[in-house]
Amino acid sequence: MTPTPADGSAGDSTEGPAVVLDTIHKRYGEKRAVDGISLTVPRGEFFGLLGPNGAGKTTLVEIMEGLRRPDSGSVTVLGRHPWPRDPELLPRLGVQTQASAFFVRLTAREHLETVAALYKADREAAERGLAAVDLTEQGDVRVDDLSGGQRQRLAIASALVHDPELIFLDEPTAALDPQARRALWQVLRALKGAGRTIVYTTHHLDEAEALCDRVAIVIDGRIVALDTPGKLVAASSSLTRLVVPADRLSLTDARAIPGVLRATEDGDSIVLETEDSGPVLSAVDAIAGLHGVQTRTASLEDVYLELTGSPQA
Ligand SMILES: Nc1ncnc2c1ncn2[C@@H]1O[C@H](COP(=O)(O)OP(=O)(O)OP(=O)(O)O)[C@@H](O)[C@H]1O
Repeated sequence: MTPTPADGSAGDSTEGPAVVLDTIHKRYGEKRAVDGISLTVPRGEFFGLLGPNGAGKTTLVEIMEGLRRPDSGSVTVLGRHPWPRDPELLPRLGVQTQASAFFVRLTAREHLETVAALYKADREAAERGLAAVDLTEQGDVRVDDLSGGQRQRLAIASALVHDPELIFLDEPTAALDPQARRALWQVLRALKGAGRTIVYTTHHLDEAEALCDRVAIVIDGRIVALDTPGKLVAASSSLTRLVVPADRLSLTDARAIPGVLRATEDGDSIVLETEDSGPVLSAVDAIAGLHGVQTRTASLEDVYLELTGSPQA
């Protein structure tokens, strides 16, 4: 075993990967929340953690943040050990959780200035933070009076105000409307462009596909897939899905078409899966016409649903 230097560092803390997890286990009673996860996140990566409710994502992130101690395994974050709490490491991390704390009696601006002061960042940092999440206009509104989505954006600004190297975001777009969600994507892309490392938990598969360099899909405390979204999609299947209005094609007729591997009902549509879309499209055309027929290739959502066994949306 390599001895740990007296200052808590695990070696050079300005180079090397942002996060290294080696065979992490964490149980709550009989529940194995994290069951032997190993993972390396290089610096500058936008890394996504996906998985169903209760898969162990939050526990894993809390272990990286130094909020929880694993039962076994080793954790290195920016070259240091996050547990026990490391005062040198904390200012280098930005943490937004689903239950971020606020100074509720303050205005949004005062809240951010207070957070900035705690981190010894300047007042301008607070103003920049407000602007980054499009809250400048709400700067004088009390935190108490902000909408849920505005408060969520303030939580994100609070996590970024001290310009951290490594940022943990736990479902940051959960309460945002589509416009605010897209606006936040721009903020996140800019952070990545500035060389920050981001560990991102989300249930939005489109978001993971659009933002993340790599994603890990976690189920029951284990990583079941880890790669770039593109490679996960490419490796998963060469299936094309044809979506045909159900009033024009019956399930029986769909299943009888040569080349159709699977046909299922989905609301007002029949979904045909095939590896050879040309002849199947011709057959659909002959039976039902092509009006209203849509073609869909696989997405990260399909990979996710295949792996998690969830019903097709
Ligand atoms: N403090 C705790 N005490 C007991 N069990 C816990 C505790 N925290 C989490 N668990 C359990 O551990 C498992 C993993 O939970 P965790 O919150 O890490 O999952 P998650 O993937 O983040 O879920 P979600 O997507 O719902 O946030 C779940 O079965 C959960 O009920």
